[in-house]
Amino acid sequence: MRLNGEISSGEDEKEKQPGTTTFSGQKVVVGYALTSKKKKSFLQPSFTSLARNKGIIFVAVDLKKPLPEQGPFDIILHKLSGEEWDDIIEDYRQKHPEVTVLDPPDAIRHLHNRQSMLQDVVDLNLSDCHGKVSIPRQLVITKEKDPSSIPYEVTKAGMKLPLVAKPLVVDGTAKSHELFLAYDEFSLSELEPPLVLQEFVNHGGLLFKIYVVGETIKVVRRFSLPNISKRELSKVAGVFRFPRVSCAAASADDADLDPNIAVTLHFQMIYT
Ligand SMILES: Nc1ncnc2c1ncn2[C@@H]1O[C@H](COP(=O)(O)OP(=O)(O)OP(=O)(O)O)[C@@H](O)[C@H]1O
Ligand SMILES: O=P(O)(O)O[C@H]1[C@H](O)[C@H](O)[C@H](OP(=O)(O)O)[C@@H](OP(=O)(O)O)[C@@H]1O
Repeated sequence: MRLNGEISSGEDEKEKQPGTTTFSGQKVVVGYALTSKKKKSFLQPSFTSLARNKGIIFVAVDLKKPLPEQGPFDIILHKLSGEEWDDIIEDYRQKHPEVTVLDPPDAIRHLHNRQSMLQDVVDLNLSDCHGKVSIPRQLVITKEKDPSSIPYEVTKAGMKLPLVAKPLVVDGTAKSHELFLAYDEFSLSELEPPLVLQEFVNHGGLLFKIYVVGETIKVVRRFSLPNISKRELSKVAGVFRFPRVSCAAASADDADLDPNIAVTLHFQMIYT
């Protein structure tokens, strides 16, 4: 069974959005393969009961049993890392073309790397009289590089301080979200490659997260790192780990947006 849009249960016809299909009463079974952390943060009881009211049932995939012996599923929703799992899900996808796999490993592989994940934004080459869409200047430090060579690489690349240092690999682990702010290049030799180093972009301490599922787009505002002045940069040295400043708890949806920030944001959208 293939789904071509958001399921609605029918009773909220007045909120019918383009691209939705009226739920015909047929149950949709979603097999999920998630880490316990992700299951806890994503499959909240309020969400699963809302889904159930719309005829969408979430069933845990038993990772100790062969996937083909489970189900039947209409959708497989997964976010597990590792080649072994990729092979399992890819093999299942080939044998069950009637099941929607979210997402096919090949379709999301580039998102597990902080360099390749932004390449799509670069390739958009979006720029017009209203502004442009771009990414920060960045430098990849591969795992083969000796950390002591990072300062030289940064200087050679002409990267402007401060820099945000991020693990190159994004695999859903807490470690893949350990970010650092470097006020000088020498302290970067304390970090562990593989890394991606991005020039810090002042953005008024506010960012927009855009979620896209099919035709549905949701934009939320989140607090972010404050601007760093040249004066602060001249007075501070070292590399500092910072917390997940823009997580869901840092919602700025109700914040009074400084008009100046709105103007700045209007002219340059930067994806990090
Ligand atoms: N180049 C940059 N310039 C300024 N701030 C940045 C830059 N890159 C990241 N940040 C800040 O660090 C935060 C986290 O960055 P990023 O989204 O790349 O990491 P992440 O671990 O994927 O975050 P999450 O998964 O929690 O959204 C951003 O919300 C922003 O506040
Ligand atoms: O701001 P949100 O909550 O959307 O940030 C998400 C982020 O977009 C990713 O979905 C993270 O998932 P992983 O990359 O798999 O870690 C989420 O991390 P988690 O630790 O909460 O699952 C962020 O919350």
